[in-house]
Amino acid sequence: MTSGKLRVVVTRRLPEPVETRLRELFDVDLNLDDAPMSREQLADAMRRADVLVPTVTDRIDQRLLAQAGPDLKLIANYGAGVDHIDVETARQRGILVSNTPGVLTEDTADMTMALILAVPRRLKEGLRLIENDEWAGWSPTGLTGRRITGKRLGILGMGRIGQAVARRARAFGMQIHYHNRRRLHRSIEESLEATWWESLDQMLARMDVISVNCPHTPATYHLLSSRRLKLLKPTAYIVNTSRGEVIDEAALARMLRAGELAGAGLDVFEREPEVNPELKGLDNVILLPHMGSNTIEGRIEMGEKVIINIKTFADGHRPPDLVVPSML
Ligand SMILES: O=CC(=O)O
Repeated sequence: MTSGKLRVVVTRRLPEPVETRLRELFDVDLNLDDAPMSREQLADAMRRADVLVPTVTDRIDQRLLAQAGPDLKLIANYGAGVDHIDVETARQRGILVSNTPGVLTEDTADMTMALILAVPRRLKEGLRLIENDEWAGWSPTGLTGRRITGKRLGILGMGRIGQAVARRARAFGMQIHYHNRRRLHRSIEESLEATWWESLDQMLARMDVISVNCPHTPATYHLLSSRRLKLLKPTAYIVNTSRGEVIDEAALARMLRAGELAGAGLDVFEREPEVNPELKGLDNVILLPHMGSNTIEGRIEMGEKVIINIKTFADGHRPPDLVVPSML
C-alpha cells in the first residue's frame, strides 16, 4: 500500500453521490466511459490498485488475479453476487473480497414479485394490445390469465432475498414452499408459514410457481437441469432474478417453445448480455435486462456499502462484508 490515500480503481460509473464520496475519501480512478473494461484494462487496473471496485460484468478469474500487483489487497465488489470473482484464488493470494449484501434485498424481491404477477396475468400481451391499437374492448374470454392467490410458490434458495419474496407472496395469498440446503430456524419458518422440502425434485413436481433466489456457485450451476425442469407441471411458471447459470437456459427455452411450461419471467441469463434467441418472441415469457436491484436508492446504498468496506479496511479493521469471513 502506498503512503497516503488508498488508490481505488472503479470499473464502471456509479451514481454521482457515490463517485463524489469516493473522490473525497480516496485517490480514485473512475471509469468515466462506463463501458465494461477490456481484459487488458482490468489487468492494468489490478496492477495499479490498492483496492479494485468491480461489478458483475467484470470476470475476475484466476488468470487476471495472477496479474494483480503487490498493492492489491481488497476487491470491494459493487453487488451482492460474487460468482464472477474467483474468491478462492483471491484468498490464496491474500486479497480480501467484500460485497454489498442486504441493501438490495427488498428491491430484488419486489422485482421477483412483479414477475410472479406479470407472467401469469399476461401483462406483456396486454401492454402490446394497447400499444398496437388492437384492443377491441373488454372481453369475458380474451387474455385470461391464471390466479396467483392460493397457488403454491416454491422458492429455491431461502436466504435474505428468498425470505423477502416469501413475505410478499404471503400477502398475495400464495402458499410458501422452499428448498434450501439448510432448513430455516423453526420460528422463521412459522412466521412465513413456509414448508421446507429436503428434496428439490419432490418440491418441483408440486409447485405452481418456482422462484430462483439462490446464488450461483459450483453447487447450484444448472441446479434446474433439463431433467429437473421436466419434473415441473406443464402449468407451472418459473421466475429467475438470481443468476442465469442456475437454470439450464437452453433446456428451459426448448420447453417453453414446446409448450411444456406455462411461462417464465427472467431477469438474468447464462451469457449476459447475450440472451438465448429461443427465449425471445414468446407471449408467455417476460425478459428483463438484469434490473432486479436497480433502484436509485439501492444503487446509492450499494455504493455506501462499498465505501464502508474500503474505509474500514483503510482504517486497519476488518471490512464488515467479507465474502469469506475467515479471510482476516
Ligand atoms: O445482480 C446483482 C448483484 O449481485 O448485486
